[in-house]
Amino acid sequence: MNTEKTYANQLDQKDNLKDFRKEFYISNGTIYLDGNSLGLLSMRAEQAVDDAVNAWKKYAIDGWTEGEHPWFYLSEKLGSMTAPLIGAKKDEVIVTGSTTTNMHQLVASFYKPNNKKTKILADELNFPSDIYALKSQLKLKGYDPDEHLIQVKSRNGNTLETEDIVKAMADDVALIVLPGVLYRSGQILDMERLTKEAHKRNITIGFDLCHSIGAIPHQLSEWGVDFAFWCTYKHLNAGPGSVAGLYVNQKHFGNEPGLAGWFSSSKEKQFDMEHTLTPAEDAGAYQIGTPHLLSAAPLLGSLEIFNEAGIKQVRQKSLELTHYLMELIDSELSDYNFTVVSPTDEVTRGGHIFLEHKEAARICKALKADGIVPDFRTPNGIRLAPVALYNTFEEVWKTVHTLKQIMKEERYKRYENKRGVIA
Ligand SMILES: Cc1ncc(COP(=O)(O)O)c(C=O)c1O
Ligand SMILES: Nc1ccccc1C(=O)C[C@H](N)C(=O)O
Repeated sequence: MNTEKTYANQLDQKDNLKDFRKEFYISNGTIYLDGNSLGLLSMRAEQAVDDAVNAWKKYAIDGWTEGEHPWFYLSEKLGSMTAPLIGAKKDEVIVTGSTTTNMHQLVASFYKPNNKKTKILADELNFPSDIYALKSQLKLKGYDPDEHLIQVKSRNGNTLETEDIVKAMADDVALIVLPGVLYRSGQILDMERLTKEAHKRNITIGFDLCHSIGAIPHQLSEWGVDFAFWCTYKHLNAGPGSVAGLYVNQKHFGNEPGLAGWFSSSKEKQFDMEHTLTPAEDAGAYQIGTPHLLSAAPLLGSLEIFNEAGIKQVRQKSLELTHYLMELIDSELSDYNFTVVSPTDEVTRGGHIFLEHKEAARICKALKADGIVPDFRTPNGIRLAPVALYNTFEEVWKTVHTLKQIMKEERYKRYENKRGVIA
């Protein structure tokens, strides 16, 4: 491979998404590779927040129905703008809640244990919040999580085998919840095949798309996935605590949500103030209360960027960035005991790379001191996400070369090999 910096510069010149980088706030002298934890602020997202504040200033209560983006319809509007990113119909998507609360809502709605089927199938590599939520939902229904939550094991500690998941789809499984992309290794699960296999066995299936939305294309409607949920602060760049999203396949429309509130109502009926809920006829039924407008507003700007860039082009560049990163790691860092545990193929490699090293915590600190922002995941992982909309090939080149210097000069030894509060 060509390891010269000039090669990175050539790749940047050919990059047809390169103009989007100018729209993001990138701190001087830093290389930000943590967009899979918190994406960067764009000028359009910032403008959308300003506009939302101004609408409040100008319209007060009338902002619900007036102005450019009336608040009463904003969750639905943002849902339709999100739909192309996940291959869903517009009314199958709603922007609401947070990842974990949406998951609670969907499990409360779709987990319907009966005499024969009582178990929930998940995996042992998922993000803790999902597992906590599943255990608490089981307890609410009177089941012991130790018996009723099945977590598919990983053979190597980093990835999952489709066959192992399919094998675990036993007759007593009522519901399956899995990540679309694993938060550590970045492996993409075969959502299409898993959905097909689950449905053959009469099992409902949903996916956590936190690490896949905005990084890879999806075809949820075509695959027949029952439900999905995600956050918007990672690849979607909507800011810390931004409002999340959920998808419900249209075949489930017309059902009552497990956790109801007045924003579950059909829009026409909501202000009739009846004590009998008439749920919305679409994914809107899975909303609960008043939307967090100021935390939803940035999505207006950031989704506009995605709709201009196109998720296929984003994926293409992301694959090129991660490929380049892995090749450089291979050729430049072979003396330093790093292991790339992310899949290397284009079918199952997501938007970030997970590097293991026994000194990972302090290597991350040394990188940060040099202006490079990765994140550390305990006990020994360095996550690197070169993001298509704002990272460059030159930044990838500089990252690997800085890492090489840090290892060669043993500069990581200046730090304690212990994580900070978050990373
Ligand atoms: C896969 C996954 N699920 C759930 C969460 C938790 O989401 P939230 O804290 O937004 O509810 C995260 C990240 O925080 C995540 O990466
Ligand atoms: N929501 C957060 C709040 C604070 C700090 C990090 C997060 C993350 O999102 C972490 C991410 N889910 C991860 O895959 O590690």
